Amino acid sequence: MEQERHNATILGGGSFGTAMASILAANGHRVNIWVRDPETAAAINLDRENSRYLPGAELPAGVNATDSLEEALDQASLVFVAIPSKAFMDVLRQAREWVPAGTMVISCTKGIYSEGFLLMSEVLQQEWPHARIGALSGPNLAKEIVEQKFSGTVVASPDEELCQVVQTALSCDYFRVYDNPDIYGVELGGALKNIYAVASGMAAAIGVGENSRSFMITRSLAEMSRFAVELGANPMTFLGLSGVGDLIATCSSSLSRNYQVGFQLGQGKSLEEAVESLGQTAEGINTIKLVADKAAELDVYMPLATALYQIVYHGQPLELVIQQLMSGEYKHDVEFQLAGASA
Ligand SMILES: NC(=O)C1=CN([C@@H]2O[C@H](COP(=O)(O)OP(=O)(O)OC[C@H]3O[C@@H](n4cnc5c(N)ncnc54)[C@H](O)[C@@H]3O)[C@@H](O)[C@H]2O)C=CC1
Ligand SMILES: O=C(CO)COP(=O)(O)O
Repeated sequence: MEQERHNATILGGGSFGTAMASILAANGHRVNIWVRDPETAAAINLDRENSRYLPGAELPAGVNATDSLEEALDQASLVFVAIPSKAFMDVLRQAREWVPAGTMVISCTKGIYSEGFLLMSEVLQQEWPHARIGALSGPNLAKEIVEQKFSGTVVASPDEELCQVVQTALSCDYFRVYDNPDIYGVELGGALKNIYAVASGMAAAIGVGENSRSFMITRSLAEMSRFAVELGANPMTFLGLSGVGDLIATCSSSLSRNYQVGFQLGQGKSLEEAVESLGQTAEGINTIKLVADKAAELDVYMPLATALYQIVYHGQPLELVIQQLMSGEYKHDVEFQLAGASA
């Protein structure tokens, strides 16, 4: 069966928007990528490359960059939003008039909106209630995607048809797309793992061992799931690509910007220095604060996120925090048991 050819729009011309544009165009779809400034749009069209965010990755012919939202969204049947969470709502408001009812819109953003602790699909619901909404998340470091290193991702939505459309549009011989109806759990996994990627980068900077890293990743998963259950997500979702999959990728890779910021903090740089020298989005920095506050409000035990908050925002010494974490009260290894399994 011949694949439907979409007019796909990507809002956001950073690393991830560019990576998505690259796959979609290579799959034969027409792709408009929206960026804020005309110079960047012109440079992408002329050089066939996004030299600031993904230098060296040649963009397929079907990608057109524009700074006009009207042009970007003209005839769009599939819209991907890859705007950092801080600017997400603002861009949706600017673009709203060019998004017809029933358009399929997929958030790729892994962050939390501070007012009301909203995930991006909830911001979409609020701003574009006339759209069909999904989210995409998984172990998807943009640089590896454009290098065509094989990977998988998850499209999440209770809208089964939307999931199928995205699976067909994005899948290729190096990228597999799985579905999950638990949109909230999938998005929460993507947002929360950024916190632990910062912690992992910090731990790497002070030279911890491989045992230590596995220990941290596993306990991170425990507290992510605990928090998610409290917010109504399915803990099983955290066993999938958007949970443990993305957690492993970002906590293990120096390609992760959250890991890079953590590494610099671990080397003794200030938060301002670390964020400035990165020059790209590290959602985890904001998410640490939002989640630490929410965990305190809901009384959810999240020792790692809380410890990181103390280090990053209150200048607590890393060594002291590790000492406190290692001498906390004894806990169970696995908290969730399957119904019917013996305890
Ligand atoms: N880079 C990656 O490997 C992945 C990133 N993501 C997520 O995608 C989202 C976007 O991240 P990246 O593309 O990596 O960021 P980036 O730092 O590479 O680029 C950010 C882009 O957003 C634009 N932008 C920033 N503020 C804006 C505003 N007010 N209005 C319009 N455009 C604005 C910038 O000009 C830039 O094009 C984040 O939530 C991130 O967690 C998800 C999967 C992988
Ligand atoms: O989410 C990502 C990979 O799945 C990208 O992580 P960073 O935002 O830390 O680079």
